[in-house]
Amino acid sequence: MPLVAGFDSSTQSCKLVIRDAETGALVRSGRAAHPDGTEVDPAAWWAALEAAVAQAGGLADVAAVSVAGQQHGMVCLDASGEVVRPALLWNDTRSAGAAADLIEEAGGGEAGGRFWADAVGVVPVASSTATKLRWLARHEPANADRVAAVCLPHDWLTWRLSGAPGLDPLRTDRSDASGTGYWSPATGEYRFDLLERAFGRRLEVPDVLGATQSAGALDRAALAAGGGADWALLGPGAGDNAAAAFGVGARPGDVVVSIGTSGTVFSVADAPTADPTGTVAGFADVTGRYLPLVCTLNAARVLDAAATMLGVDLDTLSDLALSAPPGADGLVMVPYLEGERTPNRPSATGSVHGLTLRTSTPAHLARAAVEGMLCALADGLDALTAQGCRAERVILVGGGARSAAVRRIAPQVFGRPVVVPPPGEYVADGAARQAAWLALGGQDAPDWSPAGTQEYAADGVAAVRERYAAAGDRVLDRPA
Ligand SMILES: Nc1ncnc2c1ncn2[C@@H]1O[C@H](COP(=O)(O)OP(=O)(O)O)[C@@H](O)[C@H]1O
Ligand SMILES: O=C(CO)[C@@H](O)[C@H](O)COP(=O)(O)O
Repeated sequence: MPLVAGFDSSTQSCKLVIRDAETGALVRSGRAAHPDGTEVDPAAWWAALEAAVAQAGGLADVAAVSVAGQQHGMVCLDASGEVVRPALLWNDTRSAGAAADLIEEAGGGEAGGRFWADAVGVVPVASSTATKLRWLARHEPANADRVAAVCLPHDWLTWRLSGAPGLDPLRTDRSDASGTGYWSPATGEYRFDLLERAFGRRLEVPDVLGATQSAGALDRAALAAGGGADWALLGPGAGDNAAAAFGVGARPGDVVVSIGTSGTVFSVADAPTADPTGTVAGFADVTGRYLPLVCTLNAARVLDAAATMLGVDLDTLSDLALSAPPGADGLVMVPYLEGERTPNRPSATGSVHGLTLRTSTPAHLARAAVEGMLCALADGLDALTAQGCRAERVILVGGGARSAAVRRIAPQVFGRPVVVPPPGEYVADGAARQAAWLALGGQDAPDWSPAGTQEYAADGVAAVRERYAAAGDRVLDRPA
């Protein structure tokens, strides 16, 4: 019975699951925290991965390993493979000006958006790797001069697991390549002209592997803690959202709403999308299909922040939110705590509207936090369906889905039922399922559909979104 391992190197932590390749049964797991901040030394991801491996009792008995990770983060390597500077993460907004410049240089406004959407399926925003490269070239020329290769968090970890043998064997997959801004899901090829346009010169980039192509072998000596396997295959890995879609077994017609550090709404599609407004990013999925996706910068941490403000834990926050009426008697939270990506407001701050003596209670604030976060995701769901994506089933995953208030309020805000698989690490599961496909071979991936999915239904409450829409634009920017 071969075992396989899947990692989720996400914004806040590294999670590892070790599963039976054939049945998908969970055998062992581990996790370790990542440091806070929007720029992180990749060495910290490696340390967390090693700690997760040690906690899970090592990888000595696994036949294949895949790594999924937070998308877009810019990992720059010099000619000897050393990291040039800490990685800028997907939620680092300093490259917002670079994004605006890249759109302007392509014709500006709708024409600029159309150019990028047609070329690579995405319109530059601060999250995109291409805009981070432009920022580096303009703001840190000495560091930029040293860069020989650029890759993404999951590419770098896969490369380290293979023993980091020089720049040539950097590998990635379609899903993560599609978030760079210089790889086209529609053609399956790099746009080196756009990489050069962003950075000023060409760089080495990872080879883009198909779903069942191996990224080499796990290096026995690569892992100090926990021990390496005698011989294990490395999978191509994936961006975390694509891995979640694969882990939860999403099919065309399903929309997945993931409430992690980021909020994402995405579906598996048979054809690529090209939204010139940039609201829907036209990513690729793990299997050879496509993954149109809307991403917000503010999701589960809105709940963390609300709990901190109220001095309660997350379960109490949930109880409080459920004790207030739908719409919180008109109290609205616009949760742009880290700026926002959708809508594109990188400098915005959050705000609370509708304070009265009646609404000045912990319960109202808790409810407004949950509803505000969900309204932003409901806008994403609308944008996705406007692009022609079907939403026959809405699947709720991510750390935020552990909140009873989120599960029960989501159908009211979305105006449709949601299904919630049992709490789990679906990104790591997607990576493990990819590793199992590699280990077992075959035309199709093994069927690991999660059992015990629950449906939550409620009447939609239109007033919640109407009031949120009225408040949405009235926010302050960060002080200069
Ligand atoms: N019971 C809960 N209620 C609300 N939020 C929760 C709960 N459990 C975990 N979370 C939140 O989920 C987030 C982590 O989710 P996760 O999907 O692992 O994020 P990421 O993959 O981006 O690191 C944290 O911000 C955490 O506070
Ligand atoms: O930028 C995106 C998607 O485009 C984010 O979804 C990141 O991939 C981070 O994911 P989490 O750590 O929140 O899972």
